[in-house]
Amino acid sequence: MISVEQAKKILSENSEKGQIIEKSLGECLGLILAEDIYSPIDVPSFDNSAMDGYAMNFEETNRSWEVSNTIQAGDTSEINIAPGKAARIFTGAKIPKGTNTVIPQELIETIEEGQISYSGDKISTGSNVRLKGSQSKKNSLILEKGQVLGAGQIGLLASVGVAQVKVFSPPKVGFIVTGNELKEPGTPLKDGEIYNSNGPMLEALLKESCVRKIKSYKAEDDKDSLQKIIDLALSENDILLLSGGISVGDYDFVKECLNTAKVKELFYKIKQRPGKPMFAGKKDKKLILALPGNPASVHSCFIQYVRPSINFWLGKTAVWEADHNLEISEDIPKKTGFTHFMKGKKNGDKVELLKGQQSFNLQAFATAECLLELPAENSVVTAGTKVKVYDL
Ligand SMILES: Nc1nc2c(c(=O)[nH]1)N[C@H]1C(S)=C(S)[C@@H](COP(=O)(O)OP(=O)(O)OC[C@H]3O[C@@H](n4cnc5c(N)ncnc54)[C@H](O)[C@@H]3O)O[C@H]1N2
Ligand code: MOO
Repeated sequence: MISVEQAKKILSENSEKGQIIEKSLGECLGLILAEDIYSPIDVPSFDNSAMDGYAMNFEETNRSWEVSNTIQAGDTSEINIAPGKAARIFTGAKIPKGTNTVIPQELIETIEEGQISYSGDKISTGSNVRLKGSQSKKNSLILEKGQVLGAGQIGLLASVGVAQVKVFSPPKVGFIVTGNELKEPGTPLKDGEIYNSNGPMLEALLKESCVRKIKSYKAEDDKDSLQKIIDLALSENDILLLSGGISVGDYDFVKECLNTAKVKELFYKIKQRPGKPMFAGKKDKKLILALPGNPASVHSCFIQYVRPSINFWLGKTAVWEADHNLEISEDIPKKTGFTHFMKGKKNGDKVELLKGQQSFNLQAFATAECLLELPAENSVVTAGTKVKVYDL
């Protein structure tokens, strides 16, 4: 049995990176940029009004103007405003030639018969004009390679007119849930049967990890049919996950079938709880991770091993590191020699343990915010000790 650190090292040495491909903005959420992006245009690409109001040359000493034009957002015509004149203008509309300032309509003092005036002190030359290039200058670097594309970055790219960017293509991931006892939610249960919670949970975890091409398979605890499904799933995916059937029971065939499928073992069994009998293997460039069937094992092993492997594939950095180092708020007894991953909740700069940590118990998942890592060597981790914390 190897340690958590050894398992992560082996996986980090065997992780693959996705291919660089062009994707449209709508497909980029959560993906990593594989190129630097320079703005192809100035944004704004023309001086425009920040307010609904009136545009004029504010250098003119007489603070009264005749309104000669109306300019709407989207109006592309070249308009020239003569001295002593102003234009009615709306937010986002192009500032006409001959003007340099916009006075919001609520600050205008008199508006009658096409004549406006202003004598206040809130406005100065240039007020309420968004200058060309003030967001992004043409050819300037706006996003760097390695950037995670969230809503803000996608909005910025759209604003400069970029429709497609190079990103690391996410992997195709398949998962096989195994077990005769499994029934799908929504169908009645007989005594001895349980609902398949690992399947929907894995699918959700994969979606949270930006994987979009997901295939799910289901296998009975029967060697021949499991073998067929493993062979098919291996041919259809870049990463294959399995749930259950990896321990030492008479009906645990996953390891044997993976062996028959010529999957090379990277490790089997980690000194951890939950998830001790986890298996990792490779076939060519495909990564195979068999997660012990208890729901807590599936969840914890996903956060510790599957998510970082996917993140590395996506081009993220520091994927094997914990998100925080936080003090625990109480003494936590544990089994020496095993790293424990436990569900917790952040409370200010401390982290609290949740009740219901048993490996079959899913209730605590619903309130958990993070996993705490309790070191293998301790028999108790005392209150105030800083531990590694992984966000869920
Ligand atoms: N004699 C020993 N028995 C066990 C050991 C051991 O070392 N010696 N290890 C235990 C540990 S630790 C774990 S973890 C489990 C892992 O077993 P498997 O990976 O073979 O998983 P299964 O036996 O198929 O299932 C375990 C448990 O999880 C439930 N399960 C399975 N699939 C699902 C699903 N899709 N949704 C919800 N729940 C699921 C299943 O009904 C079992 O209760 O082995 C221990 N045994
Ligand atoms: O390794 Mo297991 O502790 O029952 O999840």
